[in-house]
Amino acid sequence: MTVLTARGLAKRYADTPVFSGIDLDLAPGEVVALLGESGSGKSTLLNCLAGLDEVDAGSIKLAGRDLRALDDEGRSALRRESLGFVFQAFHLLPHLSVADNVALPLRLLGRHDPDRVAQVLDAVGLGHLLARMPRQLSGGQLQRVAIARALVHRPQLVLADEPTGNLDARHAAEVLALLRQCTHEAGAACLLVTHSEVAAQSADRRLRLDASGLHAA
Ligand SMILES: Nc1ncnc2c1ncn2[C@@H]1O[C@H](COP(=O)(O)OP(=O)(O)OP(=O)(O)O)[C@@H](O)[C@H]1O
Repeated sequence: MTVLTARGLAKRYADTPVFSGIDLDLAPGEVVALLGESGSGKSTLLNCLAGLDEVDAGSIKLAGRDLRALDDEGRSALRRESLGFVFQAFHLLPHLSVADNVALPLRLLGRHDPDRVAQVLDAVGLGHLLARMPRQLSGGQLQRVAIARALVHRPQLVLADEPTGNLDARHAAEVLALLRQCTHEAGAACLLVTHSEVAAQSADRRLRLDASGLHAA
């Protein structure tokens, strides 16, 4: 039983191969660090696993569904239900408060649960900033809002692209502990792109992406 199973993934941009022959299994409750040099294709792989970008070959099974067999609407529905994504650039909506940004994944699923929104914001240490607007937050606080938003709907898979990149050591450790706790508790899987050795060591296992593929690190 896996949350995500990928086989033989290959991706190229025009004449530039990014990766090929990628196999990946993510089990419920595990945090896996994805390492690799800048430009090795980590963000591209995350986007492909999320169905935000298309692979050229291979298969991706997410939460029991064949991602590549779905149309755009089916992929969006699967993403809304099963996926939490922490983007490098946060992607918070500037005209919505912190609480409304975090509530967004629930709203898209037709759910209204302010208690859950307050709970995840408390968990990332921002329970006192619910009414703030994104422009009134520091980079580290924005990152924690983005993480709360990725976790609020209890997704089966959390994809996190450098989630501690803007945080000081203390907040980074808190965020990693939170990702680990939520992942383990919810039986979700978390794939964590990171350049940080500390973040990598906090994961249950480590994988490295390079020109020859994906390997245990
Ligand atoms: N939309 C695109 N069109 C063409 N090439 C792209 C596109 N997006 C990424 N690339 C190229 O694909 C390769 C992989 O990029 P990607 O951003 O996935 O790497 P990364 O490992 O996440 O890097 P970093 O650690 O610096 O974030 C790079 O050579 C990049 O220039």
